[in-house]
Amino acid sequence: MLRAHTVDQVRAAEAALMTTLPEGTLMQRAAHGLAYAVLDFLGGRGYGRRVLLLVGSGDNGGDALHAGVVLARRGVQVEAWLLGESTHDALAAFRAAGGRVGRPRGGRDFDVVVDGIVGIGGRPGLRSAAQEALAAVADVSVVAVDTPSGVGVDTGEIHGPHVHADLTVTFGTHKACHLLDPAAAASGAIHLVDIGLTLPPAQVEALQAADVASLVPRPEPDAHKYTRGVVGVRAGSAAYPGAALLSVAGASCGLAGMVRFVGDPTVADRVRDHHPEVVGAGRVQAWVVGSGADADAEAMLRAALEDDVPVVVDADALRHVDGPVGVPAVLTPHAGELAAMLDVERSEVEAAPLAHARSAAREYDAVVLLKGRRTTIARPDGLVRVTTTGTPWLATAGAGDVLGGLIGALLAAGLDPFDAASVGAWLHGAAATLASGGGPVVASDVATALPRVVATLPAP
Ligand SMILES: NC(=O)C1=CN([C@@H]2O[C@H](COP(=O)(O)OP(=O)(O)OC[C@H]3O[C@@H](n4cnc5c(N)ncnc54)[C@H](O)[C@@H]3O)[C@@H](O)[C@H]2O)[C@@H](O)CC1
Ligand SMILES: [K+]
Repeated sequence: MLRAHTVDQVRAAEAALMTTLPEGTLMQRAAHGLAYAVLDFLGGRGYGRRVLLLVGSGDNGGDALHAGVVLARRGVQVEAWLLGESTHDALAAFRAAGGRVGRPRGGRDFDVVVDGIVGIGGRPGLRSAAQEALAAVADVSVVAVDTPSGVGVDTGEIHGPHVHADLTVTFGTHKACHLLDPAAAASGAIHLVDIGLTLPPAQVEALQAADVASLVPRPEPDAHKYTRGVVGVRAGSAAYPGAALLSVAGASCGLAGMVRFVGDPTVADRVRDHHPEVVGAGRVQAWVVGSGADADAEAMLRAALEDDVPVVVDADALRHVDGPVGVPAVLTPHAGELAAMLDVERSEVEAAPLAHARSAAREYDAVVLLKGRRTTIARPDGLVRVTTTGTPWLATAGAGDVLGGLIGALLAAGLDPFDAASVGAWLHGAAATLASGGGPVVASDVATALPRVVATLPAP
């Protein structure tokens, strides 16, 4: 599991560890990790390379200067542009190692800029000196120290100017800004340096392949179709029959023992033509409701809720949820649908996906899966999982219908709503990447690739 901790959690863990170590040890660990990550970024060769450090007045700038010492000793020409008061202990060592301090001479081209402006102590936004410095090196690759300066570290939100990093080297643990958009998009690749912190449970996490492998339902040796769970799909309409086919395609990934379809008779005929293994009405362990349901969405949702089993509520059915759902549930809105549910603007949801997913999970007493580049899954108690699999090619019609069906299959197989939603989103993203192979995909390709993704998970 990849975990992101809050600034307060990191500071407490750092304070506890520092009492057991000689002064400066933690910063040296951070700075060495940073220096070697910068060398890697430079292709492993230091000699003759030029690096500019942007140095703020806090410890983030201190990390940059200490790393500058290590880089200078490896033959890198390092310059430091001080953006605040320069009270850093590291300055003398930096100069002694050959580092140059001052505003860089015009026209100097650097191989890398190291953003040591602010880290976990920074307020969102950048002061004018930092903005001016960044504008002077606008075309140079950036390695951010701990966080891209200017972003909301715990919120993942962006309010004003900030650094766009190619690589962020962070210390001790991830922070929410590395995982959650829009800040994650400004973080680039993330490299975590272990500095030995002992940390409490995290409130933001991201499943990794090994976690998915241990959560994904696998048949017992003596399994039969009913013990593996039956998932029911109520979706589609005369106007949108394809949504039913795709929802069923997701549900038919093989992770549940059986799939039932209940809906418009002409749509049901087409479902059976495409998926001969699908059967009609009967008992289920979970329902998937809403994709392409159009005017039938409300009736479909009411009928599903009568069975008192877990439910995935998608698309048109989301408009008919007006309070706590009353059964274990996964709601799967995109930003526009979530905005309508919370009575806010879509742009507000996109600017703060973490806050809005959490607030909807509380309000509806359900797991809320907010679709996006970094699909964000919130539990009513505030725990969040972010999805790091996927490809931009997954932004394609019907992909959400497949996801809803897949999550329904996982619910029917016995996963709780939070695990079902987060495992489903991970598998869906991985299937899209596999099906894409770097090129375009359509939603049915994603469904087809799901069993291959499950087959290639690491051994649990
Ligand atoms: N806490 C930890 O566990 C560790 C922290 N380390 C480093 O220390 C950093 C935190 O250091 P600090 O607490 O000194 O805080 P920072 O260096 O992140 O930032 C605080 C300083 O920046 C100024 N500032 C705040 N917002 C600003 C803005 N928007 N624009 C310009 N200046 C702004 C403040 O006046 C203050 O001087 C971490 O991000 C990391 O780089 C590491 O050395 C190792 C361990
Ligand atoms: K930074």
